[in-house]
Amino acid sequence: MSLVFLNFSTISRLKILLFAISIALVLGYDLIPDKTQQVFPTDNAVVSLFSDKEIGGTSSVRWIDQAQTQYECSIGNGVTSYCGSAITWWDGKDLTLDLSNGFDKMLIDVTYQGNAPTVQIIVRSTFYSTHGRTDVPDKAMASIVDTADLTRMLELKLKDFRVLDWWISENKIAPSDTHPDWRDVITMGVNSSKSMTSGPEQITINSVVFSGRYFTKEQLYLSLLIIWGFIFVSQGLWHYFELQRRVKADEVKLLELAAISEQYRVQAETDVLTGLSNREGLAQTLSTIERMGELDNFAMLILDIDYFKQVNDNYGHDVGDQVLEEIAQLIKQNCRQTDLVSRWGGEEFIVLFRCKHADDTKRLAENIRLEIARKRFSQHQLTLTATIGATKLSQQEGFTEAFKRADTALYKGKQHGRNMLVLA
Ligand SMILES: Nc1nc2c(ncn2[C@@H]2O[C@H](COP(=O)(O)OP(=O)(O)OP(=O)(O)O)[C@@H](O)[C@H]2O)c(=O)[nH]1
Repeated sequence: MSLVFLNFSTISRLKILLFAISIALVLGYDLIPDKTQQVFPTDNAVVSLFSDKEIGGTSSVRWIDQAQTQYECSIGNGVTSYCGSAITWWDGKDLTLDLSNGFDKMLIDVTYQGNAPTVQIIVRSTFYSTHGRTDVPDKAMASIVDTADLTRMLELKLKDFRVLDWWISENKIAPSDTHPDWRDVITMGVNSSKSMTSGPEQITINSVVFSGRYFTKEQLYLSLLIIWGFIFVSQGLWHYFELQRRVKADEVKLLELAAISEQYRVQAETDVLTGLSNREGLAQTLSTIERMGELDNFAMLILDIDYFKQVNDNYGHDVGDQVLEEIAQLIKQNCRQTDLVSRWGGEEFIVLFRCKHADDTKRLAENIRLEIARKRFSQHQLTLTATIGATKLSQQEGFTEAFKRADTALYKGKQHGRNMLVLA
């Protein structure tokens, strides 16, 4: 198993690692510890007390033990009497806290002694009006808590906080601005009011902590979707361009191979000494002509140099080779581009040429024979002659039979003194 793993490419290994991390994050999301923001007690948190006395009411509030953050609240007789505490903080750079990025709980440790069934936990945040208003005090949001629950650490959900009705009505807030806003939280505290209590109450604030997820499940799924989408798309693109690159490289290789193959084909069909087609080259051309049914338009001649052995014997093989090359060139010069001049072997040549009438065969063959007899070959100015057997080809007869007839004609020419054309 580990051996297979080691053989994987680095990218595959990274993908497996990322896949494992993705699965772990999805399955273990609930096990990821919460992020927390302690607001009290901290070095910079300040708790202040307030009551309606400041606006002429009869409620009173006083510290019992400020070091323990314990205070007493006595609600007056007014209809809207209130008193309570407010914690403000300074984290070194801000007086406000942004709790909108994943915080969803407030953990409070507050103890209560008194007769009220409930108290309010109040939070104030900067009011950002969607209507451009700047005359409104900070937004007041609250959650009501049973005093019976204030014996232990209590968890309040931020989504249970509501914007207070008196803040909405007093400030004539438009409905679109009446939702809780956790972006710039300035203060929080415990509030007692006439509607909730009777008699003095003792409240001790031990700690206040906000907690939440580093990222929501939706954020996690979206991020994983984007990451894996990016991986698949970039991999797809990479494969696409890699395939294109390989196809191009293969095309170049194919062209190279085709060129090499063509080179070998030409080599295989060419006589090394004279550069003419050899037997193989002639056979290929013939099979094409026969396949196309064009044999009727051709004639052939077999040309054999007379007494060539004597050239070799008297002047050496090299001079013999030179003579063969010169005769090959001479035959070519006396043929058209469309004719095929080939060396059949030794000092024997075959010419395939386009020709409709037997007279043309005679004219061309005789011309070649006369040219050879006229010319002088090699540095020794040798005189040579050739005997030719020639015949018209026909599709019906085929090449092999025509060849036999031309060869027989050539043989006759040799028998009757050489240096002559014999038509078959
Ligand atoms: N220099 C050279 N000689 C070759 C080559 N191929 C064949 N020959 C020679 O060509 C000669 C052919 O001789 P023969 O078949 O007896 O024919 P010939 O001497 O031309 O006599 P006839 O054809 O009867 O007129 C031989 O001596 C071969 O060695 C070649 O590539 N180069």
